[in-house]
Amino acid sequence: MTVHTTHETAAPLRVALIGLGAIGRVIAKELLARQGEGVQLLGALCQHESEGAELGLPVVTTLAALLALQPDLVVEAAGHGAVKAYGPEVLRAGRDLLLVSVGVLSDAALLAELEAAARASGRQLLLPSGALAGLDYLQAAKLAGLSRVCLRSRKPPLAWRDTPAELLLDLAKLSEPVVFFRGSARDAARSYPKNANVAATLALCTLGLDETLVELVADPTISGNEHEIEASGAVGELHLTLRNTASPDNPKTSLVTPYSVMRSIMARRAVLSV
Ligand SMILES: NC(=O)C1=CN([C@@H]2O[C@H](COP(=O)(O)OP(=O)(O)OC[C@H]3O[C@@H](n4cnc5c(N)ncnc54)[C@H](O)[C@@H]3O)[C@@H](O)[C@H]2O)C=CC1
Ligand SMILES: O=C([O-])CC(=O)C(=O)O
Repeated sequence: MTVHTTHETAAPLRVALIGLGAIGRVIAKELLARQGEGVQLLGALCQHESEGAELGLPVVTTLAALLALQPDLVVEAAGHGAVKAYGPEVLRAGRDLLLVSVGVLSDAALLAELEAAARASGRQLLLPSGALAGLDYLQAAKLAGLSRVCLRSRKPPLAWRDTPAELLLDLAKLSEPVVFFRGSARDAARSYPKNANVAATLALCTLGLDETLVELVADPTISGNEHEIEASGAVGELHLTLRNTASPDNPKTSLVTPYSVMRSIMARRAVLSV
């Protein structure tokens, strides 16, 4: 639980966004509706200046211009390429960085570079729960010792378009669920950069990218995105099933994702935060 009562005397958290797609637009609208509640949205970095027009939001097309807005926190919601292009520089410039495209951390060299940049500038690399839940319990359970962590992600065939799943399955002709990937969280996140960021988030909170097991399923019987987590260890077992509504703007993305980012942002100024 985060109680979003802010410290009235604290300066508002100055936030800048990278990306105004399905996730970024919801975050922008939520932040604009909450100006004065301890947060201030300064602008967004997009590929085209016209992208923020209907939001009335300043849009810039270079990282230098975004950093010139003097954000405390930069929120990435643009994809793996954008993290590679901008992530280390954001941290080196002394800003906190919240990543939605967590799966890019399957690249060990990039993760090391981001951690080194955060350490050198004394800033934080933040990961939201995204489309998942239960990470608080799992991180606590990890302290006592976890032995097994698995994620099964099911999405309708439409959500697996333009991914390597198309080489394995005839997505248009599926009549029943098919598991088309079984492997490590690292391989899932690397091979499915727009679908399996949750695998990396779960892995980084638990057994790591190589020991956390993942199954990906194309399921013509569902309309949303479902994630099942099974974990066991010294403190007990967790069996969790999420039936997420898909974003109306991107069938690969669960609608809860931008709201999980909002929770993370608001928690940075909350008086009472859990
Ligand atoms: N952590 C999680 O649970 C989840 C993470 N994701 C990640 O979030 C990313 C964004 O998801 P959506 O908003 O649904 O995708 P989207 O495709 O709707 O939007 C991405 C936006 O980023 C923009 N963009 C791409 N490269 C850029 C760059 N270099 N600079 C500025 N803008 C750039 C695109 O033009 C597009 O508007 C996904 O690619 C995925 O990696 C998605 C769902 C859940
Ligand atoms: O939104 C979801 O359900 C999961 C997702 O796309 C991802 O982790 O990349």
